[in-house]
Formats: sequence, C-alpha cells, structure tokens
Amino acid sequence: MNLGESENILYSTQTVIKEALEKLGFGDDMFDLLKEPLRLFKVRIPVLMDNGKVHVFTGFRAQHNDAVGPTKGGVRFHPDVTEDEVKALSIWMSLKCGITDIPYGGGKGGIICDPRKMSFKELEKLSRGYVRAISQVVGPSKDIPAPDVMTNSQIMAWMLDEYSRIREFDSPGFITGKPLVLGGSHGRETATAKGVSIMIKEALIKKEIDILDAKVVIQGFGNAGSYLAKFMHEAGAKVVGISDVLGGLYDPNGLDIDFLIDRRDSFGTVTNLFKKTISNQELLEMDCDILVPAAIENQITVDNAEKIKASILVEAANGPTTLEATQILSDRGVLLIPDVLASAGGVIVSYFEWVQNNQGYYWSEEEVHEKLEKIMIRALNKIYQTHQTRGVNMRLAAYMVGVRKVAEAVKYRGWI
Ligand SMILES: NC(=O)C1=CN([C@@H]2O[C@H](COP(=O)(O)OP(=O)(O)OC[C@H]3O[C@@H](n4cnc5c(N)ncnc54)[C@H](O)[C@@H]3O)[C@@H](O)[C@H]2O)C=CC1
Ligand SMILES: O=C(O)CCC(=O)C(=O)O
Repeated sequence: MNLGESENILYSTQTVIKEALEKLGFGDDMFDLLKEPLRLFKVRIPVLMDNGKVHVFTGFRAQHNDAVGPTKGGVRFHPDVTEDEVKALSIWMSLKCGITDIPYGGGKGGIICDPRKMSFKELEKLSRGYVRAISQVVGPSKDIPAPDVMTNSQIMAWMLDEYSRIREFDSPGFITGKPLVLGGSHGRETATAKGVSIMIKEALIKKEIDILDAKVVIQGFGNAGSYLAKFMHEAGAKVVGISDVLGGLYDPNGLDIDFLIDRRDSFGTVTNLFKKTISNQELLEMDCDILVPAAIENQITVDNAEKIKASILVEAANGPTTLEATQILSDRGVLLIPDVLASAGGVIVSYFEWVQNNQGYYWSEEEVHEKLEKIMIRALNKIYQTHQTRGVNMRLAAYMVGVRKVAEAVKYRGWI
C-alpha cells in the first residue's frame, strides 16, 4: 500500500458517507451522527483454557444506527479485530440494509482471538462468555448477531443457547445463521455466495460475456468463497483461481472445484495440500474476466489496481478495495459491484430467518432463493441507475442508495 493511501477502513467509509450525504443534500449534522456508531461496547471475556490458565479475551459490539429498526450484523473471530474495524463493519451493515430495503440498522461484533489455535471447548466457552457480556444490549428486537469470518452455525447455536438460558425462554430470533434444527433458514449458509453469484450473472449480462466463456478468480475459500466457486462451476463458468490465507492455486484450464471443496478444512484452508502455489497478491493479478475478493480488507490498492486483468470485480468480502483503487478501476472501465451490495445476500437471508422465527412458519429453499434474487436484482438496478444518472462510481452510488434510508428515518424521528 502506498504512503497516504486510506488503509483505515473507518476513515475510508466516513469519506464516502460524507460525499454521499452531500450529494443527497443532507447537512453536516447528519454526517456527524452517521460517521460513528451510536453505541460501541467493549467487553472483557475470561475463559478457562484447556491448559488450566485463564485467558481474558477482548470483544466488541457496535450498533451503528437503529432509526430504521433493530441493529443487525455478524460477529467475527479473528486475531486482527480492532475497534475501528468493527465500527466500519457496523456502518456497512446499515448501508447493506438500506440498499436492500430490509427493516434493520447496522450492527457488528468481533472478538480478538484465533479460533484456529483453540479447542472446541474453548470456543464454546468464549462464545457463551461473549453473549453473557453483551446480553443486556442485544435481543430479537434490539440487536441480532449472525456469523462472519471464522464463526459458523455451531457458534451461533452456543450463543443462542446461552442467551435463552439467561432470558429463561427459547429465543430463536435473537441470532441468525443457526443450524436448521434450531430454527435456522434454508439457504442461509450459502446465502452470501448465492447473492454474489446473482450479481455476477447480472454483471456478465451488462458486459455481454457468456457465462460459459467466463473465467473466475476467487480470493478466499471459506463460507463465501468456496460456495461461490461451487455455484460458478455449476453454472458453467471456469474457476481458474482460488486462494486461502496460505496462498493461491491457478490453472487456466479450470480447477477441480469438487475436490477442493471436499478437502478444505472448516476454516477454508486447502492450498496446504499442494506443492505448487502462488501468492495471494499474484492471484489477484492473474488472467480472468471476473475477480472476487472473498477474504479480508485492503487487498486491492494503488499497488495492484492497474494490474488487475478482470473486467468485472465483485466484492464478496467487506472492504477489499481501497478508495484510491476504486477510482483507478472505475476510470479503467472495470464494472465494480461494491461490497455493500455484493455481499448483502447473507443479511437478506438472515432477515428471512428472523421473519420465519417470528412467525413460526418455515419456507422452502426455493422460496428463499426466489425472494433473495428479487431483492438483489432490484438493489443492483437502483444502484446502477444512480451510477449512470448521477455520474458517480458504483461505490458512491451504493452509499447514496444505502445511506438515504437511514438519514430519512433519522429525520422522521426528529433526531436531526
Ligand atoms: N459469512 C457471511 O455470511 C458473510 C461474509 N462476508 C464477508 O466475506 C469475507 C469472507 O467471510 P467468510 O467466507 O465468512 O469467512 P471464512 O472465515 O469462512 O473464510 C475466510 C477465507 O479467507 C481466507 N483468508 C483469511 N485471511 C486471508 C488473507 N490474509 N489472504 C487471503 N485469504 C485469507 C481464509 O483462509 C478462508 O479461506 C469477509 O470479508 C466477510 O466479512 C460478508 C457478508 C456475509
Ligand atoms: O447475516 C447477517 O445478519 C450479517 C452478515 C454480515 O455480518 C455481513 O453482511 O457482513
């Protein structure tokens, strides 16, 4: 990353929020409110580790804005979690919910930890401890957690169980991304990837590329990346590159996706099984039509934006492209489907899960997919139209669509 490039994702987000609010005609007071979460909780979670010693973990929960409805967003377990990251992620959740027109505000949580180095028992204690620490400020009509990086349906189940014990009643609507038998929704596990695949198909139409001729590179082979590889492969595209935290694989003739999915571990690691790998940075610059960052932040920067070969960039990860790189790609005519739109499939199906929990009536997978597709395409069309009519790049267009709903709700409530 170049000196001066905005690698702080909170600062970058605030920069685009400010621009979006200005373009929509809202004043500085609105920016002042929306640039930070309304509430940020920092908690300390003591866990008795398997070695008999207590380790005290630090966790966060940010509630960006609840003018539209209860706050909603995932919980990430990762050694690099920071307060600023959780804040930015909660703002992005507000934007995702605004863009897709679902009745939530944005929230997000994180715990500084490395689940790859923890036992099942330790992870259970940590998950339960986190819920005990935040139980007063979350709930089915307050703030609803979900999975994110290195958290999954098992962790959601432990969190649900702990919350239900504290409240003394079963409360499935407290959390989404649960196992099916505990009130989870069909299609939630694959929802983020499904949403991304819907966006890719629409982007291919706009670029007049036949999916059967399309070459795809995906960075990250976890929940989002591996299911996306499966969907793209099934749709007839050639998945030529994938990667995980350890490195990447590239084959211009297409990779054996079924084999890779079969062999990946629960953290989305598979390249350790191969002798010939490339680096993640090399992967991003390989020849392809569609590039999908589906891992972590700040992967596409001024250092590599000029070298990206793809004509379509679909951001499954949150915050993979810096603002400077966004402008370079936009100037080069790359069609960028920004994170706050492309990765919204997860929260949309989480919303469906919560609706199903509230009504006690459950939908089929087909019903979920049909509704998901409708919302994603409607959101894309709105943003694409804003991009064209207002002459702004796709990221700014998405922010304008997303922040408008939050700002209007704030105005109606008389907060500003
Ligand atoms: N799981 C969900 O429902 C949603 C996830 N997202 C976003 O998608 C991205 C991926 O999330 P998940 O697939 O859930 O996480 P995951 O934990 O299941 O998988 C992450 C993948 O990225 C790889 N990775 C980690 N660090 C890396 C690095 N430095 N370089 C390259 N690869 C690296 C891991 O090896 C793994 O393959 C994140 O940005 C997350 O916020 C967005 C919306 C919803
Ligand atoms: O499913 C959800 O509620 C939130 C998913 C999430 O954390 C995200 O979209 O970044």
